[in-house]
Amino acid sequence: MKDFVARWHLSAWDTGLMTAALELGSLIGALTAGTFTDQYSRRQSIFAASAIFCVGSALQFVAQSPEQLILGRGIGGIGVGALSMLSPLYMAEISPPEVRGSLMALEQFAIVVGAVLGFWTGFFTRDIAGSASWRIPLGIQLIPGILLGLGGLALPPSPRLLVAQGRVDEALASLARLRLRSVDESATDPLLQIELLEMQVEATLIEQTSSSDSMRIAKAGTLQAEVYAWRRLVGSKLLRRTLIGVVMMVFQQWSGINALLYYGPTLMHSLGLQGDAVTLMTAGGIGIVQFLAVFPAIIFIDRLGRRPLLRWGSIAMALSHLVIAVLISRYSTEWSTHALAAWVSVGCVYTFTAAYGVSYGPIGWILPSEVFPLSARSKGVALSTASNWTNNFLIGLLTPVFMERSASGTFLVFAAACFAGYVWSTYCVPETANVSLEEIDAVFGSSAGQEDVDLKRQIEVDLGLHDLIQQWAVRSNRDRAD
Ligand SMILES: O[C@H]1[C@H](O)[C@@H](O)[C@H](O)[C@@H](O)[C@H]1O
Repeated sequence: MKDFVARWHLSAWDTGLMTAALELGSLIGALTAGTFTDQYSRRQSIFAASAIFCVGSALQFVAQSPEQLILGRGIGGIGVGALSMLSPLYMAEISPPEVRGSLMALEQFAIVVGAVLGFWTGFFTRDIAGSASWRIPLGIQLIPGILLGLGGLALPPSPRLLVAQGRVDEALASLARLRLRSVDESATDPLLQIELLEMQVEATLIEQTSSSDSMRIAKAGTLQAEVYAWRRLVGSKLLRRTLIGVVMMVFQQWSGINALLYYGPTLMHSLGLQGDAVTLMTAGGIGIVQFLAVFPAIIFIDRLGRRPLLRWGSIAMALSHLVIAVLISRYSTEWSTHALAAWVSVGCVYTFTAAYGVSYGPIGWILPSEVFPLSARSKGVALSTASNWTNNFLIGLLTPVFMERSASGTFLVFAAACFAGYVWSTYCVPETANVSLEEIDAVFGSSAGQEDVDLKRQIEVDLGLHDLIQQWAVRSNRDRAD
């Protein structure tokens, strides 16, 4: 890393640009993917985003100037942003409801594994002579990028998207593959048929309810249709869900996790810890605690539900920040004679991270993908992801400014945000655990009004869903009696 610093003599502006380029690129990538993904398959979109990410990583790897590095980070960021909305979207669409939360928490698992590997790669390569000290960590990014791009092509297509495109046979084949059933079984398996019919009911409902409004007038794929689709997110039917997705990410970021990750070493200094290795190891420890915390999240997210985890997580996070703020304000000028207070603060940083890691970390990626109906899901998730990157950017920009003014005040800001998160998750967030994506409307007391409920029931009858459920219930009662 000494080579990196010595080679380019970066100004504060360059450093800021280098950080911001990735976040700005990600913001653009998330919104662009939200615009295009419904026209292609999720797999094609994941492949394209991975390819863009690889181009950006390659540029960073061979960079000969700060400008090239910044460009590489911007392009790589577009891929990162697109993938950060495509992955939860795809995972929500292929998961069975009863384990959807656990499966989607694997996204957070992948994020923190990546962060931990990235951190420690940088840590261990920092003393290598010459530019290899920074080219190696930048080049290693290509490996997961290539694996994801190629692996993505082998993924089963999203059955929900296929149903929406009217390709029901292909949807059934993909669903069978996802639920580990053979083609023969898929034709007779009642559970598979019910799942498919539920998807068809939702698709038909969307088509029929949109027939009266401007969605039909604007032809799919045109600019007018795009504008309409984005505007729908803030219309009366979807506004509450849009707010849940966007605000979820506001609270995830304002919990302060990235302030700890980006400025961990500086922060540990302000807590009186000395020495490069100690501070780096402590900041690296935050990544490891996040990693360990994903496991209880995977186990409990469907059993306990999203809301209890968010509520208890907020309280533990707010209290941890509060204790740190008090300790800093009392002892920051005399840490050396109050080692215990310093270590309690470090303990609170880890307690915060553990609480975040089982709650706002994974649920931030889960909830936005669950709350939207299929017709608005890709754009809703894209907007929520854009909120993640915007707030991430703001935290990176503002934390040093806050810290310079008052370190304890900075922790108070995060404590207040976590407390607000508690109030929000208690009063505004519906429970989505164990509810199929098609039943989410009911959770929100929508689809606005009795008319749609009646229409939905009629479509269910027309498509034979009620008959199928009845037959299945009779058959399973008979099996049990035998
Ligand atoms: O869920 C992730 C994760 O917790 C990361 O550590 C953090 O850097 C991201 O901003 C967040 O979205």
